[in-house]
Amino acid sequence: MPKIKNARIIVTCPGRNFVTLKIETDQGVYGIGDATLNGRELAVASYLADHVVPLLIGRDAHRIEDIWQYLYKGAYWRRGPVTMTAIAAVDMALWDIKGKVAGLPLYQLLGGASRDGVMVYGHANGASVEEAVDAALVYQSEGYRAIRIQAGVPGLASTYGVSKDRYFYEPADADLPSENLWSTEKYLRSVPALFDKAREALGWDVHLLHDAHHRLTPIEAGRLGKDLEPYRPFWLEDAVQAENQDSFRLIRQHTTTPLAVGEIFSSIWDARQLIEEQLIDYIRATVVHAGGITHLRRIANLADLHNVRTGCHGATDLSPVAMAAALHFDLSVPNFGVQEYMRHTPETDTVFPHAYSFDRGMMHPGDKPGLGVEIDEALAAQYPYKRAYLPVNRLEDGTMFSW
Ligand SMILES: O=C(O)[C@@H](O)[C@@H](O)[C@H](O)[C@H](O)CO
Ligand SMILES: [Mg+2]
Repeated sequence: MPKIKNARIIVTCPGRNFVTLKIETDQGVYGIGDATLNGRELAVASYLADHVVPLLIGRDAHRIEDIWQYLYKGAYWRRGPVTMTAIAAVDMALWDIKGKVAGLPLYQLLGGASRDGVMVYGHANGASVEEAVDAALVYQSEGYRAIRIQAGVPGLASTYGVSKDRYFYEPADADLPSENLWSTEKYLRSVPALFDKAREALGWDVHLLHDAHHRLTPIEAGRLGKDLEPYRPFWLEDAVQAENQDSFRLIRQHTTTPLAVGEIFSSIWDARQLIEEQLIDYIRATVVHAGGITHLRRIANLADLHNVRTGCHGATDLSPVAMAAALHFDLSVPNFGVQEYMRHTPETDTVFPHAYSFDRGMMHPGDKPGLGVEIDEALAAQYPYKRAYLPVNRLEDGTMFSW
């Protein structure tokens, strides 16, 4: 059996920061895992280097579950984004090793393919409704079957999800947090018009998604969900901040618009009530922030019992290593819904060569053993860490709010 002889943390910044764990075994086989936590990258790098790596040396790399339990229960201070992102990186790297030793792509170890390909959604956005719809038409022309659509809000200088670039949306844009201003009233007035124009231009054979990014109250979410019902959204994401899982009952009382939540969840406990009471339709937890393949499978299995499907987060701040692992998971999981796919920049793709591919709205992880992704360490070293924070958000009267 392959014993862990070394583990290293590689921090690189090809346009944005990524943290990668590389576990090496005494048989020469190595595996990699994404450990990127946007805006808090060095916290995870230190958690791994200073507190986890010493515990891995000498262990049997095949004992993925035992190592997962050891790092989860053995930490005493359980859960949270830093801990679960670190555990996720170890988990991904160990599944990568297991696939390489078995000579099988990861999805084959997870039960094999449950579908021919993975439906992904792209991010159409624009400063105006017209610009956003034009961007959506480009995605539709490229064969995307699902498109997230976000537009600027009249009267607000900036709005979540609207970037200067059509494809590459990177919110961690400054050495110290940039401050945005927000008005829910102005936002709520603008979204129905966006969907009306989008349906008029794109028709009904494409799924339209929208992200409210944690900013509404439950009754405001009910109002927006109801206003959007005529346009049949695929989902309304992060309608409210999700610490209070009970609050989704109020949204459900007012609208049939499907709800998605969970990209900031780090364990099954953040979603248990939402899933068991069917308060949501899609769970967005990811392989990199929710404990890796091992834990995400548990979340998906619970979701499967309650008619909830997966819709994993896949923004640019999840590295190609996470995207590769997610696509293996997506190809196999029975209750798959959709996978977010925010393209990485060419610089990032060069640092992380990968086997996964995109073709007319569908992706496939490829059939290389393990995850099918590498990190070019020499190239990674040319992009030193550059501190960057996510923005913060205030109401127009200055009150601190959710970004
Ligand atoms: O749904 C999404 O992709 C967003 O919520 C993300 O862009 C999110 O804002 C970033 O991943 C935060 O780092
Ligand atoms: Mg989101």
